[in-house]
Amino acid sequence: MAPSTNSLVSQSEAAPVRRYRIGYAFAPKKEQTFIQPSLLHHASRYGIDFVPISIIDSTATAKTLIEQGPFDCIIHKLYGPHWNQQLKEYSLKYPQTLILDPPESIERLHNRVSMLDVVTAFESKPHQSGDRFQSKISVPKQVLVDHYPEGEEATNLLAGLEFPVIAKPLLANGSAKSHEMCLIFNPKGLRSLLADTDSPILLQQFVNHGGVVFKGYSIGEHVQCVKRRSLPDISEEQVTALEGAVLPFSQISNSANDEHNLAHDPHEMPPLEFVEEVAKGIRVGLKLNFFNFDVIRDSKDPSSYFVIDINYFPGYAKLPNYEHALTDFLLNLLATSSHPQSQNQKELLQLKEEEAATSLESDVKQHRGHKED
Ligand SMILES: Nc1ncnc2c1ncn2[C@@H]1O[C@H](COP(=O)(O)OP(=O)(O)OP(=O)(O)O)[C@@H](O)[C@H]1O
Ligand SMILES: O=P(O)(O)O[C@H]1[C@H](OP(=O)(O)O)[C@@H](OP(=O)(O)O)[C@@H](O)[C@@H](O)[C@@H]1OP(=O)(O)O
Ligand SMILES: [Mg+2]
Ligand SMILES: [Mg+2]
Repeated sequence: MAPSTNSLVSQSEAAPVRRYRIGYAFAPKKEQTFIQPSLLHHASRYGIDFVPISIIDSTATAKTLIEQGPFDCIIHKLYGPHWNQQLKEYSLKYPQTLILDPPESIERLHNRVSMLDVVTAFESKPHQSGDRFQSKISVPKQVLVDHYPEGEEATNLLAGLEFPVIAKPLLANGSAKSHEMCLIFNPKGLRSLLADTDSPILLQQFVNHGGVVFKGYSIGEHVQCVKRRSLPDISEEQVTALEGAVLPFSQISNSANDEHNLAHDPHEMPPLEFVEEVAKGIRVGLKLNFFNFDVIRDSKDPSSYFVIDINYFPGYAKLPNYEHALTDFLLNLLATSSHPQSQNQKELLQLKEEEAATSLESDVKQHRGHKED
């Protein structure tokens, strides 16, 4: 791509650098929450411009993705063959553009079985988190059903699965329906749920976990973990009392306010190194940069953790300082890419480090000043 106008001059009076175009393609709700003025402003200071990509519709006047390019990088959360085709055609014309993330990698997350296979694959490997942190990561027992199994089939299918279970739609494609779940307490409840359904359902063992879920947010190698409210533990008495009940719920753990409300919650966070190790397993295993994963800790065995969900491009704007994490990630990426201009990005990264050091120095001075007052 030809260098654009030199509009960013670093504060350390280094040579002016070129700017980078990051095209983004999101559904309106995502665009509204993610593309905040604070992100645009912060990224812009480091030479990064976020450029909206208009999604081509049936009108002859709409521009194709190629016509809207070129971009240095495209970030996106759109699905479907039409969008994938646009990306394919664009990549043929501009192979240097980084597409984050590739649709084939994202698609693994659209199925609640294949999304967790990556955890099953690294949980048993030696020298992984389990060994280093004396904690074990795995996936709750789960089976896929599309009808109520009878006789021998039930024995084979449901073997080892204990009630209560959570019934989750197999498909996790971002639709409201894909978040609709139910708690089921015995075979009677399961039978009534399956009588009413025609799509495949994942039955996942409910694990008592103290009513909190940990969300590990990944942006490349950067990982942040937060605590959110979850379903409460279920006692044996409740299982008996609730019998054939089917209790529906949806998106109970995605409120940013939970963090504030849980500020005095006694549950310890899992060690960050452990969360980072799990994030790395997912990032490398699925070849994804933008995701979060939900982790719960077994109330009966605090060294045992379960990954229960992985989401593509989650609500990053809920994280404090997401602007910095995003900008650093993109700068690093552009600096290390084979892009001919990447040297400029290295200079920008150096500038960021210098600024951070200066700001730390002034914080320390200010702190001393306060103490001396
Ligand atoms: N196996 C489980 N045991 C106990 N609680 C669970 C289990 N699976 C899910 N939950 C609870 O139900 C919530 C929703 O489940 P899950 O994360 O799979 O759904 P989702 O709709 O994909 O969530 P998100 O909004 O994060 O995409 C979890 O955050 C957790 O509170
Ligand atoms: O909208 P929010 O900011 O809450 O983000 C949620 C995001 O919705 P959006 O992508 O439509 O915005 C969800 O995506 P889909 O599964 O529905 O595709 C999923 O990733 C949730 O886990 C996110 O909540 P979080 O885990 O970050 O709390
Ligand atoms: Mg979840
Ligand atoms: Mg999810």
